[in-house]
Amino acid sequence: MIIAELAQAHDGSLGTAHAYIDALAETGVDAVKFQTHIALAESSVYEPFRVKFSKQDATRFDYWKRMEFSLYQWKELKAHCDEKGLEFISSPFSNLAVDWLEEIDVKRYKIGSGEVSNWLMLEKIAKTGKPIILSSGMSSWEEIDSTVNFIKGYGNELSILQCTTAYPTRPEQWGLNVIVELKNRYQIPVGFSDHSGDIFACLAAATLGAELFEFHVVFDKRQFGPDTPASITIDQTREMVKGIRQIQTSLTHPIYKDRIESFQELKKIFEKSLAINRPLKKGEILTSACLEAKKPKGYGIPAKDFELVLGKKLSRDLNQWDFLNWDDLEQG
Ligand SMILES: C=C(OP(=O)(O)O)C(=O)O
Repeated sequence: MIIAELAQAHDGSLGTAHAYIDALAETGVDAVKFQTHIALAESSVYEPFRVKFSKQDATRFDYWKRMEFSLYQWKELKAHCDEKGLEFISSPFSNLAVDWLEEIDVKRYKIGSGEVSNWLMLEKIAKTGKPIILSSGMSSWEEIDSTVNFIKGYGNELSILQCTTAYPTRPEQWGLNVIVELKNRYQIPVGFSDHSGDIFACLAAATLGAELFEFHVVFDKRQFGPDTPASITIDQTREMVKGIRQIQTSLTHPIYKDRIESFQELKKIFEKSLAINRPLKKGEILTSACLEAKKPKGYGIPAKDFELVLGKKLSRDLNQWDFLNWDDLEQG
């Protein structure tokens, strides 16, 4: 499942949010993801800024307020995704947001890294019985274990994402090793929530068997917004989706090196036969300095057997570039 995360890339503009849906529908992603922020329900004027990026928003609370859409607007965004054949996903940050997302009938829930310990909200989500994707950005194994067990207690379908909460993440922060550890530890589908700002981390995660991919998208890397440095563009999205799908096709079609029957005809073209690289007279002794290997296979002694002819005498004269066969050699 490939999820394009818009988060606040719309900067509070409903029109821009709709424009993203249209643009992402052309990229091959499975889902478009939003964040449903309701400032009064999830935050307070005491919340500090992660990055003070805007003079317009005096507080982080003011910023969240500016990022809000109404329930009606969320319904329209969901309808637009439905129309484009994209799943609408939105992570809630309050119980009220869960109520809204239930009202617009979302198919599944994504839990952002900051909500892993918000069991009040997790219980409400778990009780919907819907599938849950849990992120793990700032959590220890102990914290993830307890939240996974908490959700498992309700029986929801659960998948988990490796995520490092940094914007953007440097390669040494991607934590690709965790993908394999999560798989072994929980035996549930594992994915990668990417903040690298480029296409490589998700592609690498795909090779390690990640099954879900979430990454931030912006129209332009010069765009205003706290997540912009951690985001990729629409064109990069298209390219990355192609790469992820190809890697997954490859991983589901293993090649067995002991089953090479289909290459027999090609081997005849590519493999080589021994030849000599200068005119030689009957009786001359062969050394590797007078040998060459030429295409195709089957016109002389296989190149692989060159050691068997070293030190042997020629039974007749040969011209430069003639293939070398067993009857060109004196017996014994
Ligand atoms: C913050 C979120 O996710 P993550 O922690 O995976 O970046 C989110 O989904 O809203």
